[in-house]
Amino acid sequence: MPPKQVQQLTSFKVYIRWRPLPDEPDAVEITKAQNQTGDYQLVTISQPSQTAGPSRGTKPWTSGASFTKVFEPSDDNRAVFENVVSQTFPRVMNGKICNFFAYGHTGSGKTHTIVGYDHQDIHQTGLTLSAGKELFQRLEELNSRTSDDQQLAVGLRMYEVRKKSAFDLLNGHTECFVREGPDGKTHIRGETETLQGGKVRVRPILIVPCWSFDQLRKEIEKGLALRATGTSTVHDKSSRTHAVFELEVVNKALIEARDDVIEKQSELVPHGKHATDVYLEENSKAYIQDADGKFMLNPDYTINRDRIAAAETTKREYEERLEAAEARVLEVFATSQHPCLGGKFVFVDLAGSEYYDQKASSSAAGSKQTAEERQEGRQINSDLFALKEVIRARALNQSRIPFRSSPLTMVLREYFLGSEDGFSAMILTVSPAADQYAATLNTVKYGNLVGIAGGDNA
Ligand SMILES: Nc1ncnc2c1ncn2[C@@H]1O[C@H](COP(=O)(O)OP(=O)(O)OP(=O)(O)O)[C@@H](O)[C@H]1O
Repeated sequence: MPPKQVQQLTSFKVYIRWRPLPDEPDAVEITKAQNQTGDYQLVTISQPSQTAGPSRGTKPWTSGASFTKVFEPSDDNRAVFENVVSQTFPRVMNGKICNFFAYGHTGSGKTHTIVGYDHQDIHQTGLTLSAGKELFQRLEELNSRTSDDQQLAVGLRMYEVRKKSAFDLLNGHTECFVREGPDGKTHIRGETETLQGGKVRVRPILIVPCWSFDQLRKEIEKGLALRATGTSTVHDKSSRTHAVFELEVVNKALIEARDDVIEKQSELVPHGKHATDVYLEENSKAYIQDADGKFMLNPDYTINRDRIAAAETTKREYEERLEAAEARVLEVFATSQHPCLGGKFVFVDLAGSEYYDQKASSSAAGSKQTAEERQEGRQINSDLFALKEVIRARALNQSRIPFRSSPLTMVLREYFLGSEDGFSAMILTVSPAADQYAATLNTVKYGNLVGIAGGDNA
């Protein structure tokens, strides 16, 4: 991790993106207005006037001045990229982290926005590929005047958060565990592998270095093929997981230094275990139990303190090797010719906010869901609730933000805290379909809260 990171919350900008609905006569009525300073937009939404049933005549709802921009259904992915992501390049090229979350009802266009379904047409590619393309253009320009050993590439990490685990989409969908480390940071690590010589390796989510845009696109497509989809209450290609795409500026020295940290961690494990075993063995021989089960010193054994000290010394040597490897990572940042090293785009395609709901599950579409899908749906809803609580705690300026309340918020913690001068944006994807009115209202209300909490309009 770059040394310049500090524990500081980034500000949030919120955008609304209405998806098109060409053949829908009964669309939600939307009006938008500008606040007095002209920096923010507010929206008023209401049911179509001819709506039948109990919600007929519901009063229009007006948001606060929370939204940086409201996109029209006719705005394509390119327009969203140019308005939301383009302006953040100077930050990433200066080593900062910029995050983009898509939040919305199932089928409202989150995957369409973040990943896109057409990876060739520049107007249709999602934000991740468009950012990758422009990032390569900038890196190629820098590489043309950079020595061979400092050439820059894009390090891709791609994983999905499902139930309590993360699954590495670039490493055969390996299950990884989300834990808080002794350093208070979230670590996402795979199963423990036992290697030759007693070495034990625990791999973090893989970073694949990509040296060209073509390679990046192919890696993303390979990863997407492993992404879990299911049947939501709205459509059959629903994402059942929250997917995270990270594009980080890396170079060979950084990749090697980080690999060396993993290697040194693996080497330390057997020596750490040996030191503990020796200590326990010596101490267990030094005490015996009397007839009442009480422990007393064993008169026939003297603790071999030299043996304990020798094992501790060897362990310390390996700890120092690890510390030296970690220091080398920091040194790579400190000596980099380019401030963009470690700069990162993070795109998050959140699972559908209404993936499962009680009412919909009894409908024809809802009944297509399996019991497992319904259980996943409950986890998704609880993740998204936890996310809401994190944002609310932040709005209230609470000193304790409940990041630990769900695997999703634990994973997002590093991005939320971000780097100094980082940037976060939430794109609310919404449908103007009349039968989606309740879900749309929910999404916009949620975004209203985020916008009020996070923007400088607060
Ligand atoms: N703005 C848009 N323009 C054109 N097509 C869109 C737009 N938004 C969504 N679609 C289309 O609607 C369908 C559903 O969209 P998408 O898969 O992105 O929904 P989602 O919000 O990711 O749903 P889920 O949460 O269930 O995964 C796709 O076929 C997608 O191409």
